[in-house]
Amino acid sequence: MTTIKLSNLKKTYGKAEAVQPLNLTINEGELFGFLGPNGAGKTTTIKMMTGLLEPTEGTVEIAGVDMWKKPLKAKRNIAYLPDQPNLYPKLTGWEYLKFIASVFKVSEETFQARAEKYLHMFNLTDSVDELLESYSHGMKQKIALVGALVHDPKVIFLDEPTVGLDPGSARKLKQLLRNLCDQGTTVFMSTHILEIAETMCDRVGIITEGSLLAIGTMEELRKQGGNNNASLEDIFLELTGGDDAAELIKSLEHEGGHR
Ligand SMILES: Nc1ncnc2c1ncn2[C@@H]1O[C@H](COP(=O)(O)OP(=O)(O)OP(=O)(O)O)[C@@H](O)[C@H]1O
Repeated sequence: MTTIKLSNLKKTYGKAEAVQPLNLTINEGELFGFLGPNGAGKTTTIKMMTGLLEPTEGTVEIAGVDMWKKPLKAKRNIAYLPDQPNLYPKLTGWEYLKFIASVFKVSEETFQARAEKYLHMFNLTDSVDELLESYSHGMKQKIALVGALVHDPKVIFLDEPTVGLDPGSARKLKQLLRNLCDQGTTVFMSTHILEIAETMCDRVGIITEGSLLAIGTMEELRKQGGNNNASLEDIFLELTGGDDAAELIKSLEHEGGHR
């Protein structure tokens, strides 16, 4: 079943085409990786998909509901974890989570159980009564993630979710996302890290300069590239050829450090 459908989705700023007409469908339970270098159009696309930035043209449907025609209904089904979470500094972690739960009308009992489970998972239990302004960047990301999960969304959008997390938390997040997808949640995740796209995602879409260069499972991408043992890096080069692709690969980060 299709959970996310983008039809001719486009964003221009003046004459600059940040996102060129994009057509894409993502199925229920899929973990989709949106891979591209800085400035490729990943955040712009996610903001249009989550109802934060109005498309210049085209539509976004979430579980059959048009994000821009019926925003409240569409947003009920989603959670969005931005790359820089903007949290209320004067709330404690727990107050923040309670606020999210009240907006999404989660019952008290369900909220308590879910919040405690995820706080424990990300080692935040001891900090939950402290003000968010005292949290480190990584802690802010993690509490925003817990907030995204307390209402059990059908679709989760994450923008560069592992950036800023310590390796242990990043590993837990990857495992958690895989488990959620296996249970039917759909995840749309942007990344500029090749290994994340290659090892975690069911399908990968490669975006550069606002347009989708290639899309498919690793196996499909390998076939397109004509090499069954190819890595995502090889595929990039084979699909596109030339110096541009080599430059692009250089601009993508590898996990565990920059090239
Ligand atoms: N408000 C804006 N006004 C003008 N141009 C913009 C605006 N927001 C984004 N852009 C441009 O749109 C293009 C895509 O930007 P976007 O932030 O979507 O890229 P990205 O793939 O998310 O990059 P990063 O990995 O650095 O976050 C860039 O060329 C950027 O300069």
